Amino acid sequence: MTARIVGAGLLGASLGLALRSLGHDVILDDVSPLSLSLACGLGAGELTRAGDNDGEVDLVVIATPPDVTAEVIIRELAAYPDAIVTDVASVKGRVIDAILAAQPDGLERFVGSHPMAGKERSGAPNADGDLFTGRPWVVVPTAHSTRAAIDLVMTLAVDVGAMPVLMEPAEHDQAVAAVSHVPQIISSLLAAQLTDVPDHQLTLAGQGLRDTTRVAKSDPMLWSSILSANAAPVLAHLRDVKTSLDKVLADLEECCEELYPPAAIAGLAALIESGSAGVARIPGKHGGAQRNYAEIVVYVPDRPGELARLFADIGRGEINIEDVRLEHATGAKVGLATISVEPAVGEFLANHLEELDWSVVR
Ligand SMILES: NC(=O)c1ccc[n+]([C@@H]2O[C@H](COP(=O)([O-])OP(=O)(O)OC[C@H]3O[C@@H](n4cnc5c(N)ncnc54)[C@H](O)[C@@H]3O)[C@@H](O)[C@H]2O)c1
Ligand SMILES: O=C(O)C(=O)C[C@]1(C(=O)O)C=C[C@@H](O)C=C1
Repeated sequence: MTARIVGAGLLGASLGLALRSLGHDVILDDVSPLSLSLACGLGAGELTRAGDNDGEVDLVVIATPPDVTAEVIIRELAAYPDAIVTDVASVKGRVIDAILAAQPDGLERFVGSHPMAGKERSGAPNADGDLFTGRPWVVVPTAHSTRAAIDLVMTLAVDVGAMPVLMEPAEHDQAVAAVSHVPQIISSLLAAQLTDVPDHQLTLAGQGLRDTTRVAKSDPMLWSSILSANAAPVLAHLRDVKTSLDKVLADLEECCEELYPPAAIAGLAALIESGSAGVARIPGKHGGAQRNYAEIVVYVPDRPGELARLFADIGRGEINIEDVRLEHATGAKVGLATISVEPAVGEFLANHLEELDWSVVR
């Protein structure tokens, strides 16, 4: 297959790398000559100008920011009359509405899509050919899309290791408001408060803060485009967050007036409990049920080769590592490795490592 990818940034270049590793031909295009040559240089595809290779393209994938996606789709449907056209924009309703309103020729060859895979860093330098592995890839046909077009986009998702999920535009936009767009806003709000915290207080920051602020490093241009295009569903969710936040404020105000006021304490406990219930509902990494693992925390000296030695020692015990998290204590010559394993082998791993002179946090 020959795929043409318009927008050679994080998503476009990642898809280019994934398709090329499967042996497909990939032609890249981008308004930015620099982004284009960077993505080509990284091996994500070949360089071309729009209009070349007419008739040779089977699939066009638009990976531009949402605000320009509809116009690029309409242009590409006309320029590549034999190709199926899809996009990867994070918002579907507004993009699809704009295309339907324009009624372009070839509408039946268009199917919207959205891989639920990404990073907090944009641009081709952050591209990764394995980005889509195990991730849901939402496929959003219109009433005009042909079966062949839908099938090709589903096959694209499967080929790059993702799991296709068919959805209507409105349901997609509501879902991503809850699982992606509101989390981005909350993370940004949280991290923005840190700009006024004195440096010496920030040195106390631990993993909790890092876990809740990773996506706050995202691209402001891309995210203002995403949030404005999905404003109504995001607003609805954010209003619910505001109601909950107002309740927390009221409970805390009561705690300022009185020591341990029962109703306020119960309110705060209920908040933490409902947060826990929400987390338990997040499916596991590859879309399956969430797995509960035993976590063994080990001190790792800050020296070259220590982590490799730890993994080798765990392997020697024939224990399969399910997940790993690393943390560096500020100013300390030691790190903490949290090793997740099947619950049944947790205690065995802790004992095994202690026998090999590792310090395990009990
Ligand atoms: N970043 C993520 O985590 C993520 C995940 C899933 C989907 N998406 C969606 O993928 C799309 C691309 O996001 P990204 O993170 O790759 O952004 P990016 O900024 O890394 O890449 C976008 C590229 O599009 C190019 N571009 C802009 N306007 C163009 C135009 N009119 N014609 C041709 N090229 C144009 C830019 O020069 C840039 O190289 C967006 O619609 C985004 O909503 C992003
Ligand atoms: O993991 C991240 O860094 C992401 O931001 C990825 C993420 C998400 O929120 O899940 C962000 C936006 C996209 O539309 C899809 C995926």
